[in-house]
Formats: sequence, C-alpha cells, structure tokens
Amino acid sequence: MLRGHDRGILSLEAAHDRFFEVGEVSQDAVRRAITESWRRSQAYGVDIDDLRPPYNCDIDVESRLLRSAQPVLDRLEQELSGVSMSVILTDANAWVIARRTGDRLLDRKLDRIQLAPGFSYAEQHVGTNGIGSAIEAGRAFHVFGSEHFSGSLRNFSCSGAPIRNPLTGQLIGIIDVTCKSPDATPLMSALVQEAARDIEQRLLDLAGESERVLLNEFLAAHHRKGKAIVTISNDVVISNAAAAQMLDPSDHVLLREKVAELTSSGHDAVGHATLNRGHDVTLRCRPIFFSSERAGAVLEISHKTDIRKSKLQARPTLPQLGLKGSSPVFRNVCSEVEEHCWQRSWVLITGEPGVGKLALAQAAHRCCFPAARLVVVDAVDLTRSDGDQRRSLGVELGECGTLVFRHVDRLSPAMARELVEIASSVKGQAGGSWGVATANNPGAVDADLMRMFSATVTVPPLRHRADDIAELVPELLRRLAGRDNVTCGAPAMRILQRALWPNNVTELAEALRAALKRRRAGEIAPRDLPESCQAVTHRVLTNWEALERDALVRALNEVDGDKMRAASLLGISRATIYRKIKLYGISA
Ligand SMILES: Nc1ncnc2c1ncn2[C@@H]1O[C@H](COP(=O)(O)OP(=O)(O)OP(=O)(O)O)[C@@H](O)[C@H]1O
Repeated sequence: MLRGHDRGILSLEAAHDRFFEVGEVSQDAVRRAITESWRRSQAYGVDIDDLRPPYNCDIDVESRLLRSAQPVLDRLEQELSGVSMSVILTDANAWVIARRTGDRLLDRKLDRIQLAPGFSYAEQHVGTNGIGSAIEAGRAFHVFGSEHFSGSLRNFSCSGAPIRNPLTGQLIGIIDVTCKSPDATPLMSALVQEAARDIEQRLLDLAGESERVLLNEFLAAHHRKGKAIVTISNDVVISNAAAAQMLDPSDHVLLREKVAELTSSGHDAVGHATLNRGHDVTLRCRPIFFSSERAGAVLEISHKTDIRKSKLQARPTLPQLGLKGSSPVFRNVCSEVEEHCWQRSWVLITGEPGVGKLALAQAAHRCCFPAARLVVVDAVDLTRSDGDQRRSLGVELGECGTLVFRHVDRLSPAMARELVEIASSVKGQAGGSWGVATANNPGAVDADLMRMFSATVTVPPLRHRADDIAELVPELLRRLAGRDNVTCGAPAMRILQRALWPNNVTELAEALRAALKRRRAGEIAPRDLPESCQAVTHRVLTNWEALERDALVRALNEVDGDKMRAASLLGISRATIYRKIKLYGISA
C-alpha cells in the first residue's frame, strides 16, 4: 500500500506529465510558485531530458561576496558534517562560486549534474531549481524532488535564499543547500535563510570599513589639492563642490567604467573622458585598496587645455604613423600615451603579450619628437650585458629623445636596482628624455623601478577591440607580403574578429603569415586560416582537446561546413559533432 508521502510524489509526477502533455496543472497537486517556474522554464526552452548548464571559467573567486561568505560556509560545513547535504554559493546570475560537501558520494552525484563551481544553475538553463528559481522569485525557494523541471534533478531537493547587498538591497547571490530527496527536511529553508542573513551582516561590516577608508582618502585628497576631486566605489560617489559642478549623475557610470579601466594595473594612471555635458576632461586616478582588494579610487578631474589640444591636432596622428586601430578604447590609449610623450612624463605601458606596447611608444615618439633618437633596451639583453656595457648605456641613453625599457617585469631584483640607477641619472639630466617601460605583468615590476614612472597606461587586448582587426589585417598583410595583391575576404575577416588572440597582434600576424603560405594572391578564405583561429573557447584547451578541435575544423573545411558529412568523415555521431562544435566554439 502507498504511504501518503509516496502518493504525493506520484500525483506530482502525474501533474508534471500532464503539464507537458496538455500544458495544464492541477493546483491541488502542485504549488503555485512551482507552476509559475515550470511555465518560465518552458518559455526559456529548457530541455527536460538534457541537463546542460553552461560553464564559465572566469567566475570571480576573489569577490567580496565569497570573502564575506567564507566563514559562514565553514560553519555550515562543520555543522553538516556527517549529513549528506551540500552547501552552494552562487552569484546573482546563478554561477556557482563555491560548493562544500561533507559526503563524497553526494559530491560525485552533484558533479554528475554539474552543480559545481563555474556552472550556472539559472532557471533559463536548467529550469526550476532552488538557486535559479530563488533568483527569479527574489525570495527563498524550496524545490522538492519531482517539482524540478528537468528529469535529471528529480532525485534531489534544494533550498536557496537570496543574499542582498545590505546597502542597496540589490540581490548579489544565493546560498543553497542541496541533498538527495529522501534526506530533505523542512529545516533546509530556515538554514539557508539564516545563513543568508549572516553573510549580509558580514558584507555590512566590510562595507562599513571600506567606506570609512574611502572617506579618509577623499578628505586627504581634498585638503591637498583644492581641485575637482571625486572618490568613487561601486556603491558610493563622494565629490567636492568643484567636481559636483562638473558632473551630472549620469557621469557616474562613465567614471566607474574609467576607474575600472585605469586601476586595472593596480597603479596610478591618467586617462581621458568626455563628460555628459560635452567637456573633455583628464582623469588622474589613484586606486584605493581595502584588505588587499580594490575598493575604489580617488579621481582628480581637470579640463583638457585647448592650447595643448591644438598643438596635438597639428601633429600627425598615430594612425598616420602606421599604428592601426580606431576603436574608442584604443584611441583613448593612444591619446594618453601621446600626452605623456608630449609632457615627457615617464610612463609604464602594460598589456598582454604582443598587444602593441612597443609599437605605441614608437609611434608616440615619431609623432612628438620625430628628429630625436629612440633607444629600445630589452630587460633580457640588459641582464646579459656586463658592467661596462651598462655604464656606456647610461651615457647613450642620456643623449636620446626617448628610451624604452622593454619587459621590465622580467628583471631580477638586482638588475632592477641597476636599471633604477641608470634611469635616475638619465631622468635627472637637463632637457630630459621621455622614458617608457613596457610590461606584460605590472604586478611583477620592482617597486622602486615602478616609482620612476608617474603613470600606467594599459593597452586593451585585441579581443576587446575586434573592430581594430579590420584595420590591422590589411596593414599586416601589406607588411608581411610586401605587396597589395592579397586581401582578406569577409568570411575570413569575421573569423579573425571572433578569435581570442591570447598573443594579440603578434599572433594575428602569425596567423596571416600562415594564411599567406596557402594563398599567394587573391582573397584569403576561412580555409586558408590556421585551424586554431576557427574556434573560440574561453578556456585553455588541453593538448588533446586542441588536437581534436583542429581535426574537427579540418574535416568541416574539407566538406564546406557540412556537419553530417564531417561527422561521417570522422566516424562520429551527429549528436557528438554538434556537441563538439559548440564545446570548441567552432564557427562552422
Ligand atoms: N596598432 C597597431 N598597428 C599596427 N601594428 C601593430 C599595432 N599593434 C601592434 N602592432 C605590431 O604587432 C607586433 C607586436 O607589437 P609590439 O612588439 O609593440 O607588442 P608588445 O606588446 O610590445 O609585445 P611584447 O608583449 O612581446 O612586449 C609588432 O610587429 C607591431 O608593429
């Protein structure tokens, strides 16, 4: 005979089936909140038989949310030891940030349903569940076994509660407890709600302290400067009267974006922006740290002077000097470097490998001091040189217009000290050279050497300015082929604009060099490009995965993108080729 509990499950399952057959649900069998969630899941097109949460390897594991939640997760893990339950923390978009489970067996089961860090349990991807549905409903949400939309989740029960920013009330994450259905208890809901309150309290404690830090920084900057000063964080903007006169509330979003860009290196930086009322301003930005996390920045805002502007306009622009790229982010970087060059203000140019740091310094030099000498010193060569060579280098540098120290992040501490000495003597000379250093990893630059440079400018990676690729490709083809008889066709260009380019312009040039070996005249087509360009994945592939991806791309190229024929060429099923194309982001 069936017990009442089992009868309940059966009627719920019948209601679930009926919902899919005729789209109707008996309100007696299914809670209203669950019916609403099923409808949303259906509207999102969630597949009940195929659970496939998306994965993102870029989740922020350093976030303030995780730091605040850490002690609460530790406590819950202890409390639940010996109990077959898992505690899960997600961000506001249901991306799992942390999972704590005391029971190995449950851990494995959760891995199987990909309820694991990096995966999203948003309703739109996996249907009704304690995490995604709590986000949709904006309140605590419990989902018992067959109340789940997806078939793969029906053996589980979960309870999620929203965590809100205590200052703004905005939902910033979910704390959830998940277990196998037979282990579920009504206490789960109370447990997660209490945990959410604890995390919010810790967020409040942290926020209180970081805001005090911001205020102190503002007061110090305000006293010192008597200029337009703003202290800004994600939640707070503190401005003095001069800044308040310049800024509209809508400028705050722009300033936050500029601060994020300018403080990405962790050092002082100078940038430019056009405010809502049309004023072009220079932003001097100093990051503020709180418990080793960036809490905000102090901005000194000044109008760009017209005299300098007119002088800058009289000179050739960097694109006229062979530097390609007219995306707004790249143009901003160019004008910042140009301005530093013009003022002979020493600057550290950072950015990913091959992004064009040296090219930028060279173009700025040609632009501002075309008649002067430019000397480039590579840190690696400096390390290999002897004492005499380094002394004569000091003299040589003293006589040049611009000196560029490349790859200063690769210097040993002893070598960095020597470079500081050489650079200080050059910097102290009358007339003054313009000094530039380049580094891929600003965090590895010696602190004393860093102090030689008054600002840091970061060149954005190529994948963040895909429009520039259309301008770079003809220029690189011309340089590589030494003639204009090879162009890049629109389909190949689209592929180049979608690729990730971890080694940026250097890698783009290599890809074009490879394409030129296959196509000596006419238009470059997708099949001329190296296989690695024809796929976009947001994670580093293992060697085996890279081989598999290249084989897939080759097969697809061979059969003009016909997936069925490519699958039969490779001896794999139709479903597998679709899955792999998606997995490797292949533009088929
Ligand atoms: N905007 C650009 N326009 C034209 N060519 C560019 C541009 N950016 C980079 N290049 C070219 O790409 C190649 C790599 O650039 P560069 O050497 O300046 O990069 P980098 O960031 O200094 O490299 P590394 O990280 O190795 O120090 C060079 O041949 C350079 O001329």
